Amino acid sequence: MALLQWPQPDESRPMILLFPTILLVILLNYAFTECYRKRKLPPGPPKLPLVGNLHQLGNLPHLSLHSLAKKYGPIISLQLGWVPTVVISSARMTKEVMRTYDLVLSSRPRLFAAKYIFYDSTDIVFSPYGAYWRQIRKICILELLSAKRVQSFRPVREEEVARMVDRIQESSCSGSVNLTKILGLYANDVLCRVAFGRDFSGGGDYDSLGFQDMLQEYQELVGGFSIGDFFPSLEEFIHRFTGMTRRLQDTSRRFDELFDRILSEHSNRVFDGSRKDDHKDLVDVLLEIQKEGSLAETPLTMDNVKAIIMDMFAAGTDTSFIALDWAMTELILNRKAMDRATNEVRSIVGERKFVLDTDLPHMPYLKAVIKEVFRLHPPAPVLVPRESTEEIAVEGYRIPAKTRFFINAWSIGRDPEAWENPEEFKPERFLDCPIDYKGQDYELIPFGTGRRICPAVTFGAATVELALTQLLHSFDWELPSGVKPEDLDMTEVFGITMHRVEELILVAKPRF
Ligand code: HEM
Repeated sequence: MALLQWPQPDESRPMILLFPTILLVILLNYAFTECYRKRKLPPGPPKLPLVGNLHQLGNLPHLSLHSLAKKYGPIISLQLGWVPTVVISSARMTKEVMRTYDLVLSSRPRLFAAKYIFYDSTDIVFSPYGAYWRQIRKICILELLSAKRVQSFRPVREEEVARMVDRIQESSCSGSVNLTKILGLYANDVLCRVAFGRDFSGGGDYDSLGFQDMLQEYQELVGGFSIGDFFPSLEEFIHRFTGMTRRLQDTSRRFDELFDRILSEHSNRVFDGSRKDDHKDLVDVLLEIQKEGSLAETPLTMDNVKAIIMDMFAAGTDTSFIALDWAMTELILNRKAMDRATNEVRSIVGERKFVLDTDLPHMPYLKAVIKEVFRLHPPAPVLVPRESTEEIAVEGYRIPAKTRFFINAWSIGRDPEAWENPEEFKPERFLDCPIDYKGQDYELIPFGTGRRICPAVTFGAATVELALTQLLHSFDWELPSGVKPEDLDMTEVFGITMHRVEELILVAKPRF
């Protein structure tokens, strides 16, 4: 998740009006950095020395934080506006901190955009630690994303993979294929069908509400932490002045209308008992829990249900699509790995046109490719921020309560203490190596770790694995003629999750 978003001009607020706000923010930032530096603490261990403030962050915070970590070490302290912040950048330090302080670091800071988009932060991702979060997390683990439920969505994944193959085949007639676009549709459609029982890419009545535009707007609004998040008592003023509040209100109202429609459609279905358990989508399950009051100490409100649904595709679409996009980018740049993975897939699937879930356990190299992609390109490079609920001590330094914590998974994947030749794309490193991404091995934490680890590791991995295997089985892939590997721009877009700025355009030669 990205860290910083400066105010952007919009039609109603000319650029010139933004300058005083930005100037004010810069002055306040310096003033508070100085206050923090000079603040006297009661006797005890020293504070972690400050090594920077908002200005150090730049456009791609995971990269700036990585450079700071190389200079100052695996745990650094920054004063971001009014918010004391700690960044952890190595596997060893993550282990030291998370093994001891997972509980203390299990809360999230309150973010302005989450108040609007996630119904006053009552979703799972942004909800602060406490009884309510424990309750909805339990629902998520036991009901929404349980192994049984993920298994029941297998036909959806398989149908959507087949649709993805059709789309590629159609586009390949005209020469090259915009794979980024097709992978984005695949990830969106899987999630929408799993959550709502239908997709949105085919048009239809929901499109009249502008679903695709809303998703785009959502990405921009929650895409970077806005600058106001670092000045909590001025956030209303800063966001109102920059036009962010109006955009948030507008987008959340449109999502709310859409959810009302989806929920009323589902209510009818659930209450007449016409759905079998393995045909239920996530909205059906949530409505049942809400109606019966099962698993919930405090009954869920309709807004709570909407917040959880919002989480599902907010957390679940971009992440899977980004992993797939990076996987194909790395494979096209690393021909040997592409050939080895392709040979493995084809030797297991044979002449069958479609890959089955049951083929996947027999493909160790493909799994190694996915781990290597997660190591070098964790879709949310600095995970999702945590906030400490008590003072803690790390390496003899004291870190006060209410400090914001970022774990730079991107840096950890390149940590030379943990990885040999970390910059090299080498899936072989995972063959005969027990390291996995399920949160126990701190060298590889694309899904996070501890109590707040992503509850959808199995679902996310299944969505990525099946699609990647099918891409390699159904097509031979090449760069368009005249494009050399070094021409690919690897720059990432600043956002909630990070994909490449450039779309991946490839030539796909169908095998069937
Ligand atoms: C490749 C796919 C995915 C990746 C890499 C990923 C990554 C992450 C990360 C890094 C976090 C923060 C963990 C932390 O703070 O330690 C997270 C949280 C979360 N993810 Fe995922 N995710 C993926 C797919 C999904 C999917 C498909 C869903 C839902 C359908 C989902 C739902 C959530 C939720 C609800 C949380 C919040 C957990 C909490 O705060 O208790 N994720 N994910």
